Amino acid sequence: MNPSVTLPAPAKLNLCLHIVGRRPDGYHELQTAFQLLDYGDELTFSPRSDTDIHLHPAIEGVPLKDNLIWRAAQLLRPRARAYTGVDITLLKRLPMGGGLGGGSSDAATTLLALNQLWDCQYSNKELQTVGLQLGADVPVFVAGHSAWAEGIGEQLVPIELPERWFLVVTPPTPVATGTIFCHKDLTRDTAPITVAAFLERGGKNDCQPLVRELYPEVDKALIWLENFVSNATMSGTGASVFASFESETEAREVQGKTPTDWSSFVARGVNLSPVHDRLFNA
Ligand SMILES: C[C@](O)(CO)[C@H](O)COP(=O)(O)OP(=O)(O)OC[C@H]1O[C@@H](n2ccc(N)nc2=O)[C@H](O)[C@@H]1O
Ligand SMILES: Nc1ncnc2c1ncn2[C@@H]1O[C@H](COP(=O)(O)OP(=O)(O)OP(=O)(O)O)[C@@H](O)[C@H]1O
Repeated sequence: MNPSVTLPAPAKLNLCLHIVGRRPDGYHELQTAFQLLDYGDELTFSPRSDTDIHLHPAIEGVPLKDNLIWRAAQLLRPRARAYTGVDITLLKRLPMGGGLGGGSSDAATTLLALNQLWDCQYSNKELQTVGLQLGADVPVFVAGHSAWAEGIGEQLVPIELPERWFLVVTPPTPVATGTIFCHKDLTRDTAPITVAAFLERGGKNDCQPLVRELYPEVDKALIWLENFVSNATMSGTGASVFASFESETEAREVQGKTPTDWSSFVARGVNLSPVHDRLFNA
């Protein structure tokens, strides 16, 4: 690793999200297709001459000890064979509580970067297990490939998806994942399907009807997107909604009409994570 390195922390979309059961500990058993995007946050890691870890800027409303980047660093530190202090600078692009996995991806990029910088010698599979302690969405970002996921999202099978363009629109209504998963009206009994069935026929998002009901802005965003496409879907537990397009031009044309109080971006769906491309394919 170079003295200072800047790495992407890509977003994900859940192309479908089926809830097929609930574990005794309350976590839900899912089937989901994770589509990685070539758009996201960015983290810069600069080794220091002392032993401190500094993270900046702070995220408003998130104490340092709860920041997933900080927590990822603390999990790796005891395993370091070549420990050094590090400045971590975060360029936050992904909306928080947006269903795009921003915090999880920040954590995964931190695990991947510090595993190298500190010579922790974790295999990728071991790093996925470490990451799962931070959140159900972390393993897929550590694994680094678009994937079909089962369990709570940690049993991953890499899949090759067509590299389409996506318009992602986020109304300013953060949705707390825990609130949706705890809700009594959530559909929890979708029959499991095979990955082949998903690749042939697609799927649905079991959280979408409930989130539409609880968060009218998400409902509005889906209705708006449905004016242009037939495949508008919510990612994760929202609040982001998305649609796929054959070309960047088509996606940008619709983006140009997005109401100004909603944030949006256009990105390409990728099979290999941009962070893996940088770290392992250079
Ligand atoms: C909705 C998804 O984003 C789809 O990819 C993920 O399942 C959520 O992943 P995440 O944000 O990393 O979630 P975590 O931080 O692990 O969990 C947040 C809360 O969501 C609930 N949760 C999460 C994942 C899961 N399979 N079942 C759950 O019931 C739990 O109540 C948990 O306390
Ligand atoms: N580095 C971080 N970036 C963003 N959020 C963080 C970070 N560290 C901790 N958090 C906390 O995690 C919560 C969820 O953030 P995140 O951006 O991952 O939401 P999300 O996109 O809805 O995630 P998911 O799709 O995994 O449910 C935030 O509201 C915040 O309190």
